[in-house]
Amino acid sequence: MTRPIVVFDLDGTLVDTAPDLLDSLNHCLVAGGAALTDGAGFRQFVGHGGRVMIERAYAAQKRMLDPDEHERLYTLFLEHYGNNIPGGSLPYPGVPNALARLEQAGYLLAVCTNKTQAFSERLLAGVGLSPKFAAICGADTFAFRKPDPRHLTETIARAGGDPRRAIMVGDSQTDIDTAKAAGIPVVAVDFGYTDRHVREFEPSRIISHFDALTTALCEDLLEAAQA
Ligand SMILES: O=C(O)COP(=O)(O)O
Ligand SMILES: [Mg+2]
Repeated sequence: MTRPIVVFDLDGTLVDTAPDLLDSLNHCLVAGGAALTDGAGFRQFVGHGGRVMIERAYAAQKRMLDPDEHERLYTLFLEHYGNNIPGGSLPYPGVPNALARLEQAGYLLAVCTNKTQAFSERLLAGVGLSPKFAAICGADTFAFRKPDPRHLTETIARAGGDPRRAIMVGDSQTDIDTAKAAGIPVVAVDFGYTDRHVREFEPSRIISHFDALTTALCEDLLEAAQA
């Protein structure tokens, strides 16, 4: 039988990247003559990749952003962020143990993120986690990205998994909507980047620490999904 799989979101789920993303966002806001964003603002802008983050920061300031300027700022964002990876970003507490525990129990592991694939690979390599993953798929890996459920199902396919024996773990409405649209159970972490509490998006389970991502929890979710 195909091995079961757990697919993780990256920013705000596996790795705490907020300070680095915020630095890079502010770098391009300054370059565009806009006001700086703080941590609270950032939570409302993240989740759909860098381009959308810039667009939302501008919209929040009621500033116009024409397409050429948007592209210029996005390029600056990518340069700044890319030059700093992994910066001060670190895995959340319990992540290495949780990955090791699931791997030992026979689970395939993968990442499905709206960060670009190259940055995701570099970040995960930089924090020493990349060998754990059978697939790392970013916003630009396919012609679609979260919340399109195919981003998740194609990640599962690339990792050699089966969507009927899969679980998603994420921190945002985007992740929860994606998993639900794919018919896949979703565990939400409550420490990531969302301006509304994850319970409002009705995930299958909520955890506050990776120690709670046990094989028993995963088995329960897989069984319930089969029923
Ligand atoms: O970079 C983003 O906006 C979101 O990235 P994530 O999908 O890993 O949370
Ligand atoms: Mg996230």
